[in-house]
Amino acid sequence: MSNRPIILGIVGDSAAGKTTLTRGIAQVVGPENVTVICTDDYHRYDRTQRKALGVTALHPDANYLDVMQQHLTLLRTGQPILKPIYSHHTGTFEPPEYVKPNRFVIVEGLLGYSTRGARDCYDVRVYLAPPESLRTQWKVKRDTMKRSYSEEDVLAALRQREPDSEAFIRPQRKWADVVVTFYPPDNEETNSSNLNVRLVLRPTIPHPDFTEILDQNDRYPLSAVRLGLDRDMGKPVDVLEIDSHATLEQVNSLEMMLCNEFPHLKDFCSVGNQELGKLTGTTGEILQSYPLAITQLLIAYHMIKATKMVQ
Ligand SMILES: Nc1ncnc2c1ncn2[C@@H]1O[C@H](COP(=O)(O)OP(=O)(O)O)[C@@H](O)[C@H]1O
Ligand SMILES: O=C(COP(=O)(O)O)[C@H](O)[C@H](O)COP(=O)(O)O
Repeated sequence: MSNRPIILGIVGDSAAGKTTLTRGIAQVVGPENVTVICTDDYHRYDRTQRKALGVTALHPDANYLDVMQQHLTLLRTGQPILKPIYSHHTGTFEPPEYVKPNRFVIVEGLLGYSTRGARDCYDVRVYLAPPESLRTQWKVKRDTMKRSYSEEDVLAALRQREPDSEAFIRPQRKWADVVVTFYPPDNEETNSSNLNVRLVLRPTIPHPDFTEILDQNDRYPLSAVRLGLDRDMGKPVDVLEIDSHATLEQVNSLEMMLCNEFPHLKDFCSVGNQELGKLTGTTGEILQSYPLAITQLLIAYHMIKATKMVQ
């Protein structure tokens, strides 16, 4: 196949924001062009079996990672798979579904980077790393509202899972091209739309040219958009930070740096795209976040760039 599908990985712990970011990126590149695979479908045991065995869904042995890897290999070459389905509603498995990959495949889940063979399947690898306090808040909210758990159940599950999070989930950060951390500004109460973002950009893929920001940083060191050098897991990285109070002008100029390289991406820039950075708040209200909009655009940039490399 000359135009094989582009595979984007979005990995992170439970309630780190994988589904939210996946939906946002699909919106940017067009949902009709995207196939979403959630690797929770490769759980080896159902909820009752896990409880009886005393294992968590985060342990590699509690998942068919070999089958997940086979399926990623097939999708990468444009071939269909017969994918299992795990229902978070019932905690059991449903009949498998036939899935044919679209132009873009987003693979989101807990253990997507845990084997070498799986890691080699992605064109772009993202890891979501919100502070644990924010993830706890998100998990409690999501699991009590959408998955019928009580707050005590969720907090107990987080405690039970912590050793596996430490051993198997968080170490996968090192395989990501981009590490995304949404975090609340100091001394401000967290709400869905006021989060800052810190984007760790590893030199494993070529990032857009942000040198203009470096020049601006010299003049305005406290700017709401900053680019700097740092180390992540011991390795040198670039870090792009966008504060929630960034102005429309700052965000537009950042978008132009991204969108100018690909005429195709211009259609998605927020000047003409009201969907970018949209979020549903706690009471169902629609909010817009600039840090989220830039994160979605940066990842869409990498997906579109990858299509140019496989042509
Ligand atoms: N970028 C974000 N900004 C604000 N809230 C978010 C963001 N990402 C996730 N959330 C909140 O966290 C909850 C869990 O996110 P979700 O995307 O379902 O996580 P995951 O798919 O990793 O389990 C969501 O229901 C939402 O309330
Ligand atoms: O941690 C997750 C992954 O989902 P997500 O990343 O969306 O939180 C789920 O808890 C497991 O799939 C187990 O499911 P259950 O809670 O049904 O036992």
